[in-house]
Amino acid sequence: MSKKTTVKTLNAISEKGLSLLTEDYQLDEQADNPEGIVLRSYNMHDMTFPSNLKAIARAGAGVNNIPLDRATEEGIVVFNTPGANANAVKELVLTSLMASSRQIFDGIMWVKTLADQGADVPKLVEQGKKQFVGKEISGKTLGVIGLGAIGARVANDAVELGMDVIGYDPFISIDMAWNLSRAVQRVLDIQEVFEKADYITMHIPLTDDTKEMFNKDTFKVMKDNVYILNFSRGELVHDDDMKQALEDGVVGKYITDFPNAKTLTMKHAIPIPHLGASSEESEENCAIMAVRQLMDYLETGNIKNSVNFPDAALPYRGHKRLTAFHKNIPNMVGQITSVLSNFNLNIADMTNRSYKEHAYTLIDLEGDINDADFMGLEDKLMTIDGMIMTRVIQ
Ligand SMILES: NC(=O)C1=CN([C@@H]2O[C@H](COP(=O)(O)OP(=O)(O)OC[C@H]3O[C@@H](n4cnc5c(N)ncnc54)[C@H](O)[C@@H]3O)[C@@H](O)[C@H]2O)C=CC1
Ligand SMILES: O=C(O)C(=O)COP(=O)(O)O
Repeated sequence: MSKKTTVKTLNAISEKGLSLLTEDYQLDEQADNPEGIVLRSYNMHDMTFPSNLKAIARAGAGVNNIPLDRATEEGIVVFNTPGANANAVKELVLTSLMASSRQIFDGIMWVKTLADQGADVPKLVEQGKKQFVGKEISGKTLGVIGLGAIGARVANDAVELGMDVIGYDPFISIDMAWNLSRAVQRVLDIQEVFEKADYITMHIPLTDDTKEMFNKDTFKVMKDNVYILNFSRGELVHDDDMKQALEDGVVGKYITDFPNAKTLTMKHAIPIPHLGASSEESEENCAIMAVRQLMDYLETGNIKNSVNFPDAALPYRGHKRLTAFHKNIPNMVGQITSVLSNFNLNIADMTNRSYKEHAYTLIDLEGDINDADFMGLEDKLMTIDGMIMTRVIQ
């Protein structure tokens, strides 16, 4: 790379990750036209993508804060960091599960109200503690919805804590299925989770399909006094229905990592200020993974852990490389190679991978090639019907 590549951050990103950027990069929080963006939960939906932007790296799991369709249409790769914050979230889920079950949060709030009682505090504590008799989780049923990086860890550890665990995930990956404890009972119908669980924890992405999947119809099926843990996204729950279910005692407690004006005033809601991924270790893991993936793409065109492009890689041997992102339709590769042969360029290696309606082609070009050999190449490739983005890496 001759000129420095600009990377902009939209949230505070761990220095452990940012320090991986070499001298070929400049980190500029004020940059108007960066090639790469690294962010956490910053909402990008109202943002116009800068014209130079090639890649967005989400240091974390959820990508509902990024307009994925628009990024795809503009040929911008979006990465996330699968699993990098899963242990942090799992630990907070289990902490909250046990602490809420033992009425710890309510107990702490109450005991603080005794601050002006002087020498009577110990006596008042002993008298008042009967209000906060909790339940042990051992022997109870935990329903886990979504058995991905977080859900599978929660399920496995809950088994170790003596819980009966039922899990629901119709799209579970083979890796996650292998990692799941055999004691976790997988069910094919989510209703079974709703009917049987004493505690339900959700670990699924927010999508059009999952939005408000916790609502009055689903609460109706649940056991009375069920505890619901939401460390995924606030919009998975219909707030007004939750408020009613808490008031009616259908839901005993709602532990949410995504408070809003409504949840903050709900009786028996336990709001946590989105701390699931906020551990030093998780912030470092996510930042390191995000920055590595971003640099690899900007420098070599190789893609790992994208949520809108296919994974694709060719070992980078210093050849001049062409990358192309295009519609996944017949004869794209044929048309690309035909343009290359018109430019007298010979292919050393190539790969073409598809993901849904799009495909990505990486081509290494053979021989001693000058900049002049590329003149007009990208413009010509962009005239191919269905071509979205091309890039020459030299
Ligand atoms: N509170 C926090 O700070 C954090 C929150 N999250 C949230 O948790 C979610 C899950 O994170 P990971 O486990 O890392 O993601 P993941 O991608 O490893 O797992 C998600 C799982 O949900 C499953 N799934 C999708 N739709 C489903 C449905 N309708 N019913 C049941 N299962 C379904 C998928 O098959 C997948 O196995 C993220 O999308 C994000 O919204 C993630 C990290 C931190
Ligand atoms: O990774 C996720 O999906 C999270 O919700 C974590 O968000 P954060 O990086 O803590 O703003």
